[in-house]
Amino acid sequence: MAEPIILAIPKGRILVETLPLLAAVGVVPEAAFSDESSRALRFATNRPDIGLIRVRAFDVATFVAHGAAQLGIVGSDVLDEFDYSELYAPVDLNIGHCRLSVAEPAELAEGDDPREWSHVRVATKYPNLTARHFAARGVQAECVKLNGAMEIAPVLGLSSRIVDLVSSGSTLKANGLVEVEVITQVSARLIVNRAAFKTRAAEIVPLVEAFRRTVAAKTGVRAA
Ligand SMILES: Nc1ncnc2c1ncn2[C@@H]1O[C@H](COP(=O)(O)OP(=O)(O)OP(=O)(O)O)[C@@H](O)[C@H]1O
Ligand SMILES: O=P(O)(O)OC[C@H]1O[C@H](OP(=O)(O)OP(=O)(O)O)[C@H](O)[C@@H]1O
Repeated sequence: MAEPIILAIPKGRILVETLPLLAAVGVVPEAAFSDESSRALRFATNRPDIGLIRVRAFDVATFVAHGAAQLGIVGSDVLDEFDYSELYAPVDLNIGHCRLSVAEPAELAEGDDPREWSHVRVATKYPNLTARHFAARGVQAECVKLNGAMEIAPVLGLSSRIVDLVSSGSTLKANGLVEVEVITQVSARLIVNRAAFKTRAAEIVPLVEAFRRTVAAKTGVRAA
């Protein structure tokens, strides 16, 4: 039998929303997959032709772009940050909804107008996306790369502004920050390695179609 198709799934928030989606597609992981304390990284499923790996959100795109996994589930924030030409993102999974925004301390926001900035220093996990966004309107962005806890940067003087994901807004609020500009809306996507999509089409196309149908059924939209 051919090697199983590997589907890369991110740890963290998207994992919780991914499990029901996978079940609806007919892929049921072995029990250890949902056990956060399990140290395993690779998991079998009820389908002998499909295996799963559980990796960090940013690494899902890297594994799939390099063909180490054939498919993956990842936020559009990660896709926009890396802009990998090897990735095809055929299905918006309608999970992991949030937005990427610029935020700053509430006191600074009073009387501040982002449209008047010519230079901005931000702490962010998304330096490429941020620089591109500001460059498009002639603003020079100086990015300090962090991997988490961006919201603490302004109060400690690392940068007065941040670019980070916002959903309920409670993390910003808890740290005295307010959203001053939305850069982009985010949702999770099914991604496919372009080369694998051609060489293993017989296995991958039905899976992509199963995801497409499942999402369409959940959202009440007819599959195209
Ligand atoms: N507040 C949120 N609401 C909805 N979706 C989110 C939210 N925060 C992040 N996401 C989505 O989930 C993905 C993973 O985010 P998460 O915060 O779980 O990763 P992380 O913990 O920062 O990653 P890492 O594994 O590198 O530590 C993001 O890329 C984004 O698409
Ligand atoms: O607007 P909210 O609903 O408060 O969500 C926003 C938070 O969610 C994400 O972090 P997450 O909690 O996933 O953990 P992380 O800091 O480890 O990335 C993001 O980085 C924000 O900190």
